[in-house]
Amino acid sequence: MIKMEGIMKHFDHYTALSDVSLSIAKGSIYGLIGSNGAGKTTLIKLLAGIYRQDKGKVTIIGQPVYENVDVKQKMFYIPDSPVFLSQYTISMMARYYKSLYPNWSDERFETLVKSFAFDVKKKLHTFSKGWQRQAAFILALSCKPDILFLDEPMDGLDPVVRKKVKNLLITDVAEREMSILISSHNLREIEDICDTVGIIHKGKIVLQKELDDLKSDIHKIQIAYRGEVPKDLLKNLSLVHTEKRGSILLCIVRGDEEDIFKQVKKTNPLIFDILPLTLEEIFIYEMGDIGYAIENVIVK
Ligand SMILES: Nc1ncnc2c1ncn2[C@@H]1O[C@H](COP(=O)(O)OP(=O)(O)OP(=O)(O)O)[C@@H](O)[C@H]1O
Repeated sequence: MIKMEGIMKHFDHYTALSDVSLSIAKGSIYGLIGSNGAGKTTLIKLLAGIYRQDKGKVTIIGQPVYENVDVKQKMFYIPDSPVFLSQYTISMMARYYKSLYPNWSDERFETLVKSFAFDVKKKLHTFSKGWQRQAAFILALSCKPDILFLDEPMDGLDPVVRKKVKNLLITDVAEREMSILISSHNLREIEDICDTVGIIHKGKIVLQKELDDLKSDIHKIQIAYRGEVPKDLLKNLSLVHTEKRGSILLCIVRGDEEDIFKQVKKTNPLIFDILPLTLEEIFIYEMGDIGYAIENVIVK
């Protein structure tokens, strides 16, 4: 559905993106995580056909994006600071988008305006940043795009509105199989809605995983024995990290949960628990494996 292959993007002598490849399936939500200046906006602008790449291929529904009106009518991009025509109200912007997007829905627009209790008579530039962002969401979702690009969309939204926006996005993905790329500098902010996460650092994608795969492949266990920890156990487990906390041994282990359970049970532990790992913890270990310290990559 959405594809980038071997993308390079330079600004003069500065390399903003280097050999970036990614693909996003129909009905999927891809979270692009990276710190300030990592290259998120540049990547999104290439996908949205605003920038042209220096090398590589960007395709959406099999077609190149740059200067392709057909493809652009199927996508909507909300930049990190939404821009509106300064004298326009949301109703005037709605008329404008209706003329551009064949899937525009008046009914959806009315419903969303009511649901956000949005003042349709007030000029958009007089709204606060958070309200302007809500206006952008109302307009974007009324266009009923197949693809939505969101650059740091939760900035400036209060927790109630964030939840509402996330629910609306998930509904559109479930009902219409819309595909979304959402960027953020904060993994925690978007982890609950993404099915795939890519981490970008200094213009390179350093890790890209489906969350289900990630979660099923790595586990945290705590074990305690009456005496010494059996040496066999440590040999048989694929250990990523171990830590002794008093008499408890805390291990991060790769592999199938059932196999790990069987291996540990064979050694008759006194205490044995498999504990959930947060997504952030998983990323810390995954990034450690490939030689990156996550603190250098993700701002919390
Ligand atoms: N038009 C431009 N001209 C020159 N350099 C640019 C331009 N746009 C981006 N850059 C540079 O490319 C790098 C990546 O910028 P980009 O805006 O894509 O990062 P980002 O991850 O979106 O950052 P932030 O989280 O701060 O918005 C930065 O070093 C930036 O200074």
